[in-house]
Parts: sequence; structure tokens; C-alpha cells
Amino acid sequence: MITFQDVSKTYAQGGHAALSAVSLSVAAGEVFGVIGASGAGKSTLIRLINGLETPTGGRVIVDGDDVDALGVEGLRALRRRVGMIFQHFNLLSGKTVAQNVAFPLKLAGRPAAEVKARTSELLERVGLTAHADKYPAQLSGGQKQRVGIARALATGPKVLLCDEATSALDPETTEQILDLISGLNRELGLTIVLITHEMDVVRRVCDRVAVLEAGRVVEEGAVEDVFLHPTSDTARRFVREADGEAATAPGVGGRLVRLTFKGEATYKPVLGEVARVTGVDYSILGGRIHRLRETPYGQLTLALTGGDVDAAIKSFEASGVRVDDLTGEIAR
Ligand SMILES: Nc1ncnc2c1ncn2[C@@H]1O[C@H](COP(=O)(O)OP(=O)(O)OP(=O)(O)O)[C@@H](O)[C@H]1O
Repeated sequence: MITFQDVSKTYAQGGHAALSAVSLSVAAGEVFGVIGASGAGKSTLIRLINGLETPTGGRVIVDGDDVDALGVEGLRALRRRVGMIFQHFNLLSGKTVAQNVAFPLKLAGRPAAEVKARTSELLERVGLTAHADKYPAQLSGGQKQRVGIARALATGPKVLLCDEATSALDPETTEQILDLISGLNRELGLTIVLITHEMDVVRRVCDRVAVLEAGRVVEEGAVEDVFLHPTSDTARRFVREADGEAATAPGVGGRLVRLTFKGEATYKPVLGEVARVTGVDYSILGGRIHRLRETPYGQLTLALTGGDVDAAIKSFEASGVRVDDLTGEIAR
């Protein structure tokens, strides 16, 4: 659905490259996350998808079109197929909720009866029917983002771009908006690209993720792989931030390992069994049970001492538990 081929972008006033040699592709129907720190190039990347920015090198292909080669009319048509929502909602403050949602339909020259019917259908979908005649200033942040979503869906897009869409919201509202976005993906088959600086957002809704650092993709893959076994320092940092996992374990000896339990292994009494058989002791340094979209998983960070540590690691692995040796990593 979306392909970046060796894309670079240097702003005229910028000097250094905001994006360098970015190649990635987003399949139809998936939720693709782009995570990076401030200034990594996330906004630039997402704005290239609907032609709000143009690349200085490479090509961005969306739904079969080379975005940079589209004329004014072609771009307008593309933007009807690619909706966008924003961190600060970007609503028209002088228009009501219903008028905000109707706006793109009116711009597209749709007949009045269709505009009315479609607007009420969209307001119903995002749960704002009762607020149709209010103005944005009378709404909560979450309600404003719902208006943004309804407006983005007005022209029946295939793709929804989410530019830090939950960054201005509290955790509970964030969860509701992410649920709404997930539902749109499931029920309408919308392809979704979201940019964020929070790994938790990626964990909750994305199928795949690219990690951006200083304009380059430093890691990309299934969320499960990147989240459970990050390979780049940047991804590790984001995962740790999301977990609050200890980055150091001062004064603890032994072999530091992270166990990942998934699927059946999650419910086996593996820890005690392995300790008994191999004679190792363990101190628990950190732990969490979470979900990756719908899949539960558990991770435990342990210091293993005494007994036969190598045999213990083999036994964990034989029980379907993944073991990562953190002895080198944890000091980083
Ligand atoms: N219009 C612009 N003109 C000049 N430089 C820009 C412009 N927009 C972005 N940049 C620069 O490009 C780089 C990437 O910026 P971008 O906004 O894409 O990053 P980001 O990851 O979205 O950051 P943030 O999370 O802070 O929004 C930064 O160095 C930024 O200063």
C-alpha cells in the first residue's frame, strides 16, 4: 500500500538530512508504527505519505501513485484516499462538530443530502452523536480527537495517518482512542500508519514497527520481535522506558538473564522445576506481564547463582522459554 524507496529529505533551511535512505513498505490492512525520539524525522516521514512534504531523493509510492509526480488534482484525490489525524486535533474552532466532519465532504462537492447522512453515520461511529452541535472548545481532548477521526474518515480513505494522535491525551483517553483506531483497522480494513515516541502505543495497536534515529531506520520488524527482543540501542531504550525495567542491577552477582514466556510456556511452573533439577538459585530483578495486541506474554529478569547455570538455561529453552543473556547488555 505504501512504499518508501531510498527516501531522503533535507529541508532548505535545515542543513542536515531529516531523513536519509529510508526504505520500508506498509502492507494493505496493517497497522504500522514509526517510533523515534524528538527530531528523529517521524513527522517528516508521515507527511511525505500524503504529499505535505516532498522528498529530496527517492520515491514514495502510495496506493500505486508516485506521490511526488502527482499534480494538484492528483494530490487532492490522494488526500481523499489518505486521511490524517493530528496531535493537536487541528479542528476548525468556528465550526460545530458536525460542520467539522462535513467539511471535507463539502470540499469534495458531495450533494447536501449525502453530506448530512454521512456526517451522522460518522458521528455515530465515533460516539459523538449527542455532541453534533457543540463547538470544539466545549469538548474534552478525547472528544476532539474523535471529531478529528470522523473528519479523517469522511471521504472513505483506505489509509489513516496518525501524527502523535494520543500524545496530548491522558492514559485512559489514550486507551479509548487507540481502541477506536484498532477497531477501524479491523472493521474497515484501514491501513494505518502512526508515529509516536511511546513504545506502549506501538505495543497496543501496531503489527509492525520501524525505529527511527536521526533520520535513519535502525530497526524494523514485527512488534512482537522488536518489543521482546530489540536489537538496536534505540529500540532497547524505548522498550525499557515502556517497562520501567531496571537498566542496571548494582551489587547483584551471577548470570543476568531475561526469560520471555509466551503462549503455553506462560502457564507452566517452569521456574521452580528448573531450580529444583539444576540446583540454581534466582533473584528476581524485574518482571512484567503484558499484552502485545491480543497476545499475553511475561518477562522476568533474573540473576542466576549456584548450581548448574548452563543446564538451567538449557532447561528453560527446552520448556519453550526464550532466554536472553543480559550480562553485557544491562550495564549499557
Ligand atoms: N520545515 C522545516 N524546516 C527545516 N527543518 C525542519 C522542518 N521540519 C523539520 N525539520 C527538521 O528535520 C528534523 C526532523 O524533524 P521531524 O519534525 O520530522 O522529527 P520528529 O521525529 O517528528 O520530531 P518531533 O517528535 O519533535 O516532532 C529535525 O532536525 C527538524 O528540526
